[in-house]
Amino acid sequence: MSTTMFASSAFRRGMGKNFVRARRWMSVRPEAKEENSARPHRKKVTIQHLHHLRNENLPIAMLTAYDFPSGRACEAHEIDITLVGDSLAQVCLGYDSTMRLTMDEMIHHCRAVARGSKTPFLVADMPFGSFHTSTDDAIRNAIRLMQEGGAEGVKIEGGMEVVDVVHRLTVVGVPVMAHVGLLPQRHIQSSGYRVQGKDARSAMHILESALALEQAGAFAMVLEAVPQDLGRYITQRLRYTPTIGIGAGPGTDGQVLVWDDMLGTWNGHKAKFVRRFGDVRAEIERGVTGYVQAVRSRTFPARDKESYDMPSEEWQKFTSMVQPGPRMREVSSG
Ligand SMILES: Nc1nc(=O)c2c([nH]1)NC[C@@H]1CN(c3ccc(C(=O)N[C@@H](CCC(=O)O)C(=O)O)cc3)CN21
Ligand SMILES: CC(C)C(=O)C(=O)O
Ligand SMILES: [Mg+2]
Repeated sequence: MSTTMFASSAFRRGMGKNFVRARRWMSVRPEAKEENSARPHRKKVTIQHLHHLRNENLPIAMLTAYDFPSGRACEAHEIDITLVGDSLAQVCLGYDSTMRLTMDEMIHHCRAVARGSKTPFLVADMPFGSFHTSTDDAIRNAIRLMQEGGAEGVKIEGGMEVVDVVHRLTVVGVPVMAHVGLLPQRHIQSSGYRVQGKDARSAMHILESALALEQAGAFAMVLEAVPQDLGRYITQRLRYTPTIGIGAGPGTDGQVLVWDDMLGTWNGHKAKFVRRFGDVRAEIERGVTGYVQAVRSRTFPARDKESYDMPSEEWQKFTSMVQPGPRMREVSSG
C-alpha cells in the first residue's frame, strides 16, 4: 500500500477529524470568520461544492426526506444532499415495495420536501417504470421532477443498462446521481434484498458499471449494500465522481440513510447497515398514549391554561338570550 493510500485511509478512519472540521470551515466559507452570529447561514450546496468536498476528503452527509418537516430538518442541521427516496413508498405510504410508487406520488412529496429543504442539494429518485420505456419518457419524467417537484437532480437505479439514459439526461442538463449494487427496484427479479458484489465476477461487473456511469456523466453515485473493500475500491477508481454509500462501508465519499431507519420510526426489517441515531418511535408512543390517557381521564384540556373564556357579563347576556332552553344533557365541567 502506498503512503498516499495509507494517508487517505487514515483520514477516512477519522484521524484527521478536527483538521477536517477546520478545513471545512475555512475553505468552504472563508467569509464566515467575519460574521458574528453563532450559526451563520450556510451557502447553497451545489454540484461544484460536492466535488470540492470529495477532492478535499470531506465526508458528504446525505439523508432521505419525505415531507416538509423532514426537509426542514435536513436544512436546519446542514445535510449536504436531501434525497426524496422512493423508499417513500414503504416508510411513508405503506406499500410493500418501492416498485409501487408512481411519478405523481413522488412529485407530490418532492414538492413538500423542496419547500422545507432549500440549502442542501435536492435529489429525487426516478420511480420504477419512469425511465425504462424510452429515453424520451425518461427525459420527460426527469424534467417533471425538476419543474413540478423542485428537484435539482434525479437518481436512477441500475448499471450498464441505464448508461445511455444517464448520458442523454446529462446532455439535456439534468444532473444524474447513479445507483449501483443492491437495486431495490429489482427485488422481485432478484428474489429479495441481497448484498451485491460478494464474488469477484459480480464485483467486477459493479466496478465496470460504476466506471461507465461516470463516463456517462453521473455527478455522484450511490453504492448500496456492497462489501466494504469494494466500496472503497470503486471510490478510489472513480476519477471525479463522489460515492455515497449505504451499506458500503466507511471507504466511500459520503453516507446515506433512510430517515425512518435512522430515527427508529420504521418497524419493518432492519438491515445490517442501519444505525439508530434516535428513538423517535419511543417518543411517539409516549406522546400518543399520554394524549389518549389525558383525554379519557378528562385532565386535558385544563380550564385555566388550555381553554378560552368570555367576559362574564357576555356569558350572562348569552344565557338570558337562549332561555328558556330545551332540556339539556349533563356534561363534565372539567
Ligand atoms: N426502510 C427502508 N430502508 C432502506 O434502506 C430501504 C427501504 N426502506 N426500502 C427500499 C430499499 C430496500 N432496501 C433494503 C432492504 C433490505 C435490505 C436487507 O435486508 N439486507 C440484508 C442483506 C442480507 C444479505 O444479502 O446477506 C441485511 O440483513 O442487511 C437491504 C436494503 C434499501 N431501501
Ligand atoms: C436508500 C436510498 C439510497 C434510496 O434510494 C431510497 O431511500 O429510496
Ligand atoms: Mg431509492
